[in-house]
Amino acid sequence: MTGHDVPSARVVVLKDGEAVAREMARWLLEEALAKKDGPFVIALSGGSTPKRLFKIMAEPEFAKTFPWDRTQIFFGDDRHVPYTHADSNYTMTRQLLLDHVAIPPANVHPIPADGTPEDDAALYQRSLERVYGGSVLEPGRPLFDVIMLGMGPDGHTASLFPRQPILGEREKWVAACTPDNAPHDRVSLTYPAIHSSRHVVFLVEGAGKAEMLARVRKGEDALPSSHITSEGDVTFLTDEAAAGDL
Ligand SMILES: O=C1O[C@H](COP(=O)(O)O)[C@@H](O)[C@H](O)[C@H]1O
Repeated sequence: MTGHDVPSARVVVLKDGEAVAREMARWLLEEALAKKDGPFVIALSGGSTPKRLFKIMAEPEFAKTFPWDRTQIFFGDDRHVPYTHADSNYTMTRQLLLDHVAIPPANVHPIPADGTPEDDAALYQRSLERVYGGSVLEPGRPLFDVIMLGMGPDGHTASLFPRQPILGEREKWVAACTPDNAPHDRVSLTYPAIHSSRHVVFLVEGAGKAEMLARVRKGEDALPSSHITSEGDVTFLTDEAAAGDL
């Protein structure tokens, strides 16, 4: 197996999915409250794993403490489907979290889905540039405070799928991707945009992800999750079942 180590990443193992979600919510609140200079800029992941976290963040006790008014919410990726589609990551997030908290609508940035995936990726980059205040990523001035990521059964993360041209993108912050083994065209943050972050946190749960997590931790080259880096730190927040093969 070819690969490289991921020396800067750390792994935090908690008992189960509930503990993972509670710890992520607690830590996000701590980070958001600690951010004093400028907005707290976060990219959320989609799929099934973050659902429990979003429900916790929508609980009244949590929601009233979180500084929503100075939080800017982006999405790490989305399926290029209308917002009415059941597979839209944005719609899932709105239904479980955003509809239940006092976040100003202008602070929520769904990935557009009306045009071609390429045009919508370019539009999304413009939204990021507006919040960043520039179109060139400067080392030492990260685009995101926190990027949440998931990990798919094929080692994809965000919508960086194995074998796809998006993996070679070094200029654009956002690009389109057509996975060969998963539904829908996608629009996703690219490696350079993800790197421009203070913290990257993978949420990985369940025995079904144990083997893939172990392969990613060994740095298996063909797996997009193996290549995630950050200007700051990369953490795998995982339950005992997913950590089983580490
Ligand atoms: O398709 C996607 O998959 C990954 C992993 O999803 P999960 O259901 O295994 O949690 C997710 O992180 C990504 O946002 C989503 O678009």
